[in-house]
Amino acid sequence: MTLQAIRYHRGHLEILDQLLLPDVSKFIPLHNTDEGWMAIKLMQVRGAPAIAIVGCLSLAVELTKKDFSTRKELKEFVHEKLNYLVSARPTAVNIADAAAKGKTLINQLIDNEDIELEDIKLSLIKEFENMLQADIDVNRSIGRYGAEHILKNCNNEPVMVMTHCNTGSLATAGYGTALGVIRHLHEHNKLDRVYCTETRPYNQGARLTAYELVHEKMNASLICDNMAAACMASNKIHAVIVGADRVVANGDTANKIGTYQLAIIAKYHNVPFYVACPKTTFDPNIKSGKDIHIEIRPEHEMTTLKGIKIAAAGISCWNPAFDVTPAELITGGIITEYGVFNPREIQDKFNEFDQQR
Ligand SMILES: CSC[C@@H](O)[C@@H](O)C(=O)COP(=O)(O)O
Repeated sequence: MTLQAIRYHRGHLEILDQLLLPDVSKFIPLHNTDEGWMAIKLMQVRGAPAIAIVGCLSLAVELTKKDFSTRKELKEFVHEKLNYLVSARPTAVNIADAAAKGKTLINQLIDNEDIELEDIKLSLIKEFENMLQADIDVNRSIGRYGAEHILKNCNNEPVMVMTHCNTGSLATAGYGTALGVIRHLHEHNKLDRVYCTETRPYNQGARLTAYELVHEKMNASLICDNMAAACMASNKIHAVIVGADRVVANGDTANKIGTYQLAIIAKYHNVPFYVACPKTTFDPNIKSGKDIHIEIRPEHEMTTLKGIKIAAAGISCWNPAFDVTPAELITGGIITEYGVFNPREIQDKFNEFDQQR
C-alpha cells in the first residue's frame, strides 16, 4: 500500500501535515480556500501536483457548503478564489494550470443558459475531484515510460539511481513522478538501489522520500546533498531522476534547489539525467528558464531545525526554494505521461498531442 497524503470525500478534505513527518502522522482538515492557501504556503502540503490538487479541493469543499444567488456571483467567487490559491507559492505551475482550466470551465458553463446554477457548481466540484484519480493514472504512465527508457539503456539489468527532494505519494495524489519511475523499477525487481539526497534546508529527502522508501521496503540509502559527487564517483549510478515544478518552452526546468548542481555532477560522470513530470508542469508561456519566478523562503528554514538554532545568530541567508536546470543538462530526457522526450522538443511534442485531441 502506497502512502496516502490527501483524504477527500465530497465536502471533506484532510491532508497529512508534512511538517510533522516522519515522526508524527497527523491529518489536518482543510475547510476552505483560506486554510488551503495557508497549508500550501506553510508547506504542510508541498510538491507541484499535490499543491494544485489540494488547492482546488479546498475550493471544492468551500463551494459544497456555499450558496450563490446569481451566476455572476458564482463566477466571480471562483475566479477570485483560484487567483488567490495560485498566489500561495509562485514557482510550481501546476496550480496555475489547474486554475486556468477551472476558470475556462466556469466561463463556459455560465454562458450556457440551459444549465442550472446548482449544476454549474456541481460540475466544477466534480472537475476538481477528478484531479485525484487523473494524477495517479498520469503518474503510473510516467513510471512505466521512465523505467522502460532507463532499462533499455542498461540491458534490462537492475539499476542504481539517485533522486532529489520528494516526488512520491506525498507530493502527488499517489504513486509519484520521479519516485513513480523508481517505484515501477522496484515493483519489477529492477531496482538495485536508490540514493536519495537529504535536500536541505526543508529536508524533503531525509524526512519524506526516505520515509516513503522505508515504507515501500526499497533498497535505499540516504546521502547528504554534498555527497552526490562522491557517490557518483564511487558507485555505478545508471540514472539521476528528479521531478519538476515548471518546465518552460525551451526545456529549461525549475525544480528543488540543488537539482542544478546534481545535473552538472551527472554530466561530469556521464550519468543520464532525467526530469519526470506531467504535462501540467509544462509552461509554454515562458520561453527560457531565466524568466522563471523563483520563490525565496524565510531565513528561519535554513537557520533552525525543529525550532533549534543551527546557524550563527545574526548571519543573513539566501534561501531560494528552487533552481533552474538548463535543458542541455537534462541528458536522459523529460519523462511524461506521453513518453520520454528530448527537452528541446518538449514544446513540439505537446503541441502534437494537443492537435491530436
Ligand atoms: C512531483 S513533485 C515535483 C516537484 O514539485 C518537487 O521535486 C519539488 O521541487 C517540491 O518542492 P517543494 O518546495 O517541496 O514543494
